[in-house]
Amino acid sequence: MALLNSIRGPADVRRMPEAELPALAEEIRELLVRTVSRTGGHLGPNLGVVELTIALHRVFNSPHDRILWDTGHQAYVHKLLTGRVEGFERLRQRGGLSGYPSRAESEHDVIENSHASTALCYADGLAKAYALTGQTDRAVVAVIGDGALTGGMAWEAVNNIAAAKDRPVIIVVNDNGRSYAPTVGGIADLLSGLRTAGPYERFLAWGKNTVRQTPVVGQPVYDLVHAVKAGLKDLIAPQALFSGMGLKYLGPVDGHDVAAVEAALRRARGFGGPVLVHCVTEKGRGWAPAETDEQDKMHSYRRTDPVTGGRIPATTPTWTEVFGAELGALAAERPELVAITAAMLEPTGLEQMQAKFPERVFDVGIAEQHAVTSAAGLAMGGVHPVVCLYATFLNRAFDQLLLDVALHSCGVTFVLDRAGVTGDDGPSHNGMWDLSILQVVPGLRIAAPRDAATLRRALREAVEVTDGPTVIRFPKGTPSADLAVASQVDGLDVLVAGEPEDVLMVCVGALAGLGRQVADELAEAGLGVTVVDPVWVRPVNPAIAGLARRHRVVVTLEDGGRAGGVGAAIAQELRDARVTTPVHTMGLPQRFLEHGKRAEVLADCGLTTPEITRRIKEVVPARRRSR
Ligand SMILES: Cc1ncc(C[n+]2csc(CCOP(=O)(O)OP(=O)(O)O)c2C)c(N)n1
Ligand SMILES: CC(=O)[C@@H](O)[C@H](O)COP(=O)(O)O
Ligand SMILES: [Mg+2]
Repeated sequence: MALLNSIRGPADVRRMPEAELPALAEEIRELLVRTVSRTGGHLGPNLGVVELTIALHRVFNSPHDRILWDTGHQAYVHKLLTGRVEGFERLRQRGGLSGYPSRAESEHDVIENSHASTALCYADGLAKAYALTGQTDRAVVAVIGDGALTGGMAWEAVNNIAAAKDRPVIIVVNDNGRSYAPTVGGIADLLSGLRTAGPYERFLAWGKNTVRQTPVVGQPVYDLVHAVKAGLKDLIAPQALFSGMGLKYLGPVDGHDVAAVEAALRRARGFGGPVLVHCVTEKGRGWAPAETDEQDKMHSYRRTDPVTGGRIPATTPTWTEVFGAELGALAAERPELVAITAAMLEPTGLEQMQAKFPERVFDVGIAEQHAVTSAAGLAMGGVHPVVCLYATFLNRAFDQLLLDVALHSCGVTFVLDRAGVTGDDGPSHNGMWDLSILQVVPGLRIAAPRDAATLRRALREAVEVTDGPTVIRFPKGTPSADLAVASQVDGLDVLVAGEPEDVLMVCVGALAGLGRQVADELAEAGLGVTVVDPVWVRPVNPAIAGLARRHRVVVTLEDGGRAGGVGAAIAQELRDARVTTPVHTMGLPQRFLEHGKRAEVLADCGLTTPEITRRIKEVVPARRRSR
């Protein structure tokens, strides 16, 4: 790794002789495969941008020039070229490098938010600021994937960037034709048309010049070739979409040819206005197991069977797999069910339904806002949509849920995977806001299953609801074994009946298992703990008030933000019911949580058996004196 180790920053990349760049790329790929196969992370996306990133840092002078990465999962090479070779081995580890750009790590990093389709908006803002403050010598470059380009925010930005002819913004489209799966929709077709037009255009240019110079027959043949080109204008019309808006289009460029990318970027830089450089790359490039991975080109690294090269199935079904299997069964029973994904069909468990009923599964691209409002349209049309998102990405479509789905009392079911702490992908990927923001949506019901059995049950109950939105949320990973139910009280599952009735623990979702463990610990200390799980956490089950009256303290436990969460809603309900039993809510703090393993982050937030036990002991009021 001699070349890579010689790089302390972009200046060293710019000084490196062109002849050494292929070897540098080789060293980078070797380090990516060796590291990410141990730490996990986005191997395919980063293998695909090695040459592109080298070229970017040879043409632009970061951090004076700003290089923005959309989504940021493909910024490992950027990190290696900006002085972070040392420490790279602790990628995505707690206290180590983030898997996304991080301003705390480097002045070369700008966007920490891992939500897609934002980079062009930042670029528009930065360019305006530089124009207003006279920093017009600073280039603004935004790298956006073809998948992220299907997000609405990207086009809101293009609309503004293209309008300012004298305000340079360089948009670099990293077009590998895929999000996880092949990118869908008209934008994918547009880019594909441009990819095709490139060689065709070059051939025509060669043909025109060569033919025209041929004596006698040259001109008539040239006229014929020209007519052919004019007749095939639809092959080059895609460029018109950009140029028609005032956005200069350069490309398509081979994104693995450093010299070609450099040349295009220098042209773009010299243009002095809004320009789009269309780079064609290959996701997973340079490592056969990723290149041949038909599922997602190792978007996220996973171990593969050394013999078959295929993925190694999990021994215990994950939350996602439990959901996918149940939805597949439900879809066979209920023809009115349809499913919507925002470019994450496999990650949200829709393969089974896709395989059985492909016409009833819609991949809308990375377009959560469209996904939600189109679901309202689907519901109004008489079908029952199941919108499958990662919990954190629902944030982006809150208005659509509130005023397109709930306002119209549409029967739409939202399945939020990766709810609660996800950990590895850092602050913007934790699904820790849904339980709070959804509390304000009139008519909306929320279920937080604690295990596979309650997930199946809640899903079946949710798709029965046709007069408003239902939400089912579950965490990353694998559910515990199904928890036994001691009894039921008006729809409340009583997991442990406390004797005496000292503490009432209302557990939300997967943390019910933790509640059981805490009850055992407190029993050792002579405290009787009743553990209940409502499964449907909104609206608040009124039976909680009755139980609360009989206990000395109520403790709520949720894998979501404490602020405005389920615990806060329960406390409000008890106040309204004039229940005086004190309530202590336990959940995630109101701060952004740094990356680490899920268990590590939960422990940092005090959500462990010992810590919860300790805190409850502190808040249990003394026993009332018997009269
Ligand atoms: C708003 C949002 N929705 C979904 C995701 C999940 N996600 C992360 S990367 C990715 C695919 C990105 O595709 P592309 O932009 O083409 O980048 P590539 O991985 O191909 O380099 C998706 C859907 C996200 N990060 N943000
Ligand atoms: C950037 C990206 O792809 C994220 O959506 C994230 O990587 C998902 O990670 P998991 O699917 O492993 O939770
Ligand atoms: Mg892509």
